[in-house]
Amino acid sequence: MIPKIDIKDRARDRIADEISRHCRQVGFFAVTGHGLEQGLINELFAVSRDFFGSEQKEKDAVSLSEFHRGYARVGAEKIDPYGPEDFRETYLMGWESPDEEPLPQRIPFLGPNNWPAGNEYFQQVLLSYYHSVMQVAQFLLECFALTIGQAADFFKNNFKAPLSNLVLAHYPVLENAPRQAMLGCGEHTDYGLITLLLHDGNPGLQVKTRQGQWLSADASADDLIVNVGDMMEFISGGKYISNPHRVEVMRHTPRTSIPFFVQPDYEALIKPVLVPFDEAENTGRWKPRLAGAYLEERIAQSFISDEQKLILALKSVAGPEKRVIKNIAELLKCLSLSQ
Ligand SMILES: O=C(O)CCC(=O)C(=O)O
Ligand SMILES: [Fe+2]
Repeated sequence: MIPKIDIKDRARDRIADEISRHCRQVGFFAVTGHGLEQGLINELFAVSRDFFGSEQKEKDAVSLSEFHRGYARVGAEKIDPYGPEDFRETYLMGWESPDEEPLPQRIPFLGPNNWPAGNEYFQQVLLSYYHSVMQVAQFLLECFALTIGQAADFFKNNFKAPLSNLVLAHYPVLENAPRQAMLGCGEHTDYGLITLLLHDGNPGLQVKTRQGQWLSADASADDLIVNVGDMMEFISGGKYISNPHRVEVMRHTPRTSIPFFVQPDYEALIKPVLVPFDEAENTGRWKPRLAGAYLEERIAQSFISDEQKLILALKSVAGPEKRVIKNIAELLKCLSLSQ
């Protein structure tokens, strides 16, 4: 079980104390009293069920767009680039610029959502939840800001055209899967600041501790599961942990979860505000980076082909064999392009 934090009608600094205490050990906690309307949550699960229950060709009609929005089939993603394909299907949407305010320049990931045709209600429910959960996220970010010695509005300016995503994730049943080989979602850390996850109450989410043990992250379906992502770990100088986590493959009952990945503007500069423990690491590991560029790198890794992975691995080898390896890499590239 993960720790629980009640946020209903409580002062930010009290909540901040609890976050600070828990997230040093395990960067996962359950939030009660989040104030999200139960009716809206029920509708969100209902439209997800309908969407994933629709014909494969209807879902494929909204396959991931150039803006990385839309549907990904079972097996399309390997969230752990070196693990098996994830046994889940997903639908992803994000922030849209209001019509009257076009984006000044082309920014990766920002563009129109990829909505299923003729389903206004699906859009309405997802947009309405996106805006509600964003409010809860902003409140939690205010608490997090206090815990790292910053003003409550520390993160606020970096949410003008945010890369935050809402994902519907459906884990179908796979009765006879070889136990080790398959996962609903492979081992990974989340890329952003924090993640706020709704789930239907079916267990499966597991969290890896600093000591390398796997804990079950079960929480009541009424609670939001919140976890620290890589950007928050980085900003906190490693004070908070972005735990690796994974989801088991479903053997009896399908599972639906709805994560909201809180990710700032493309141009947000991610840099540690707390001095990392090991000063020596200040040079490499703690070098500031742009949020958007970091996301591009991580997302590309989860969707690259085996050939591309091999090319990257070969290219990373140094030494006298490098020339031969370079030729092999080029050859592999040609082969993968000609397929
Ligand atoms: O489905 C879940 O419970 C977690 C999914 C997850 O970790 C992710 O999509 O990043
Ligand atoms: Fe995750």
